[in-house]
Amino acid sequence: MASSFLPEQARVPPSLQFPFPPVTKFKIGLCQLKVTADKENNILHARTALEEAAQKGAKLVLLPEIWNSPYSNDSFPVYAEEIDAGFDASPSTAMLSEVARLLNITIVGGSIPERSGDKLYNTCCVFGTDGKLKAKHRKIHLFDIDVPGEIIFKESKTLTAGETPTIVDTEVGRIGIGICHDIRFPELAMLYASRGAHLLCYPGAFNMTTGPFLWEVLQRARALDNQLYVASCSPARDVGAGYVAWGHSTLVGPFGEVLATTEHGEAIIISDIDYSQIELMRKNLPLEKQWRGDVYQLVDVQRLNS
Ligand SMILES: O=C(O)CCC(=O)C(=O)O
Repeated sequence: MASSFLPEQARVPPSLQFPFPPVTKFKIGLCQLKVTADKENNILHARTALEEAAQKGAKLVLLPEIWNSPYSNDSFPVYAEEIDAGFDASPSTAMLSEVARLLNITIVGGSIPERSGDKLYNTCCVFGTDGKLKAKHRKIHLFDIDVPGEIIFKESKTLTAGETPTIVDTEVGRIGIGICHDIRFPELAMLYASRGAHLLCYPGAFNMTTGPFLWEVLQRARALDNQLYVASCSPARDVGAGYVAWGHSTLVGPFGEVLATTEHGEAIIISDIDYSQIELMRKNLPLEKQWRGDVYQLVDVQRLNS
């Protein structure tokens, strides 16, 4: 029996809910794109990829982390867009909105540098089939790394961390959003699972140091821990870039199995999602019932404060 030291609404058992989504079987598209210094070209290129994915049957399409700008602290302020100021101030999100509406697809729009007042964020926008912005996720865990001789990168030099977990109901299920380094923090994924997520989407640009060891295993772990689908989307690798992305965009199922993946070049992955596999997994192995809330608990701070 769960102890009562936390208010009921703040306790987070795993995989508590399974809300019935409007669609349970559909195709997802993961667009692993080459990113250049030419923003206009990046936007056009992403548009073409979204169109190709939709044409191949994808109802949900995911873009990479920072797809309209080089991934660098020098570039973030230059390429940043004021998303809240409307589409005139944000050509990247204007394109996403238009394409979502015209092609009748849901878009998890990777991420772009966002300017808000005097702050910059690494931000993912989710657009529904009506072209409306359904959610905006600002990367919560900034990526600061210093491995001597291998990689030094400090997002915190220019970016501000987001403060809010983002879970969104779409026509293709309830989706929890994280950006790249957010995937390392299992509590965020558990929180989404406890709020009924079917799928976690992580636009991400892992690198040549941590990518080979961790990118896939982190996705499989988040899927296994929470018995749900996990999708990731990376930029294609550019060995001449200041930050070299690992690539390997991937879809993982609720058994922790890799359903689709790719190497490091440009690619559009189309793969099937079937949410009945989540129900099956949870029926076969009911972690929710085995969970020991009397021994450990995770607090949903938003619920606690609401
Ligand atoms: O966590 C890692 O190892 C990589 C994270 C990353 O590349 C990012 O957050 O952009």
